[in-house]
Amino acid sequence: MSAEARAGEWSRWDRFKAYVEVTKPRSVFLLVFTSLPPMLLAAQNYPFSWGQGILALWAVTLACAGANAVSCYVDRDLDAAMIRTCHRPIPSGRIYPPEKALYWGLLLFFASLFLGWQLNPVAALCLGGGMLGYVGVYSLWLKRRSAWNIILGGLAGGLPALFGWTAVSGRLDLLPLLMAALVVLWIPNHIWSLAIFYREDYARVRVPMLPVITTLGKALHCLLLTVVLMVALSLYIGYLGDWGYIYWITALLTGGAALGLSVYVVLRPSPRSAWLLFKFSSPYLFFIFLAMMLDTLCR
Ligand code: HEM
Ligand SMILES: CC(C)=CCC/C(C)=C/CC/C(C)=C/COP(=O)(O)OP(=O)(O)O
Repeated sequence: MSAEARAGEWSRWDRFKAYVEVTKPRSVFLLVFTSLPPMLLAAQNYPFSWGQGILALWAVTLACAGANAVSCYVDRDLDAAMIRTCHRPIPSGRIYPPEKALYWGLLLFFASLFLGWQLNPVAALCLGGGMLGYVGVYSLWLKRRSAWNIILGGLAGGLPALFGWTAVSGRLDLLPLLMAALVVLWIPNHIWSLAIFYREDYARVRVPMLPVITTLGKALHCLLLTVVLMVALSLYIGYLGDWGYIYWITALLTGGAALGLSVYVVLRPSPRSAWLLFKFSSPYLFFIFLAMMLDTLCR
């Protein structure tokens, strides 16, 4: 049954939930969480008020939610065709016509830009760059064309972390840039592990994720390389940021687990081991940034 035909069968509560679901809330949570440690770190070096912090949190939340909703509109044809995404709000008809998701996303995004501008121009630029990078560079330009889509398109993923710092400081500095780079280096293992699990799904809709267009072995070696670089950068950030025991113990334990799991997937490649690596990827990033936050608060 078409999305149009099903549009009438959803309750008001279903539709409300759909407008939340279309923002991909789980990813928004982690994206926003990566902005917290840089924000708290900047607050120790620049004038900061809790009102500013709350404004910044709202701004980055609305920006990521808006970008995700616009991306769901852009990818509505892919989402309808992929097994993994066919039950999402637009293909399922819970948001109909699809343009409502576009307008919803743009509303959230421009609201975030207004809030970001109240903080400072650099912070607003980070939010604008995030939408441009994710929706423009990734969803519209590279996702369907290049196996390196998540490398260039993934830069947007580091912008919430950079926003956290600039929202307070109004400027760019090396440490927050490296914290943002850690998120960007985390993305390949996050998505390529998932793309291995859903390889046929991506192949059927002709999205050239690296594990789809090259051999599994080559994709896994590229994945392992990015994990080695990610763990190395996490250790350098520990040195440069002069973080304490909380960070170092967390970085070594989670980094060791990430490396071990990645080597395991390379040695024993299977949909199950790839899925395990994907499901581990978000907790890895969460605990690394949580350790940064706790260390900062303990200073
Ligand atoms: C170009 C960059 C990225 C791509 C292509 C990507 C892709 C994906 C995909 C395909 C999923 C599965 C969604 C589903 O099936 O419902 C996912 C889940 C997720 N993504 Fe990403 N992602 C990217 C960047 C990020 C970033 C930067 C973050 C946060 C810092 C993030 C956080 C999450 C979270 C928390 C989930 C849910 C994980 C779970 O269910 O265990 N993603 N991502
Ligand atoms: C500051 C700012 C606005 C930054 C933007 C950060 C951002 C929203 C990054 C993308 C995160 C994400 C969940 C991508 C999904 O990729 P996908 O669309 O390929 O996933 P799908 O196949 O599940 O739809």
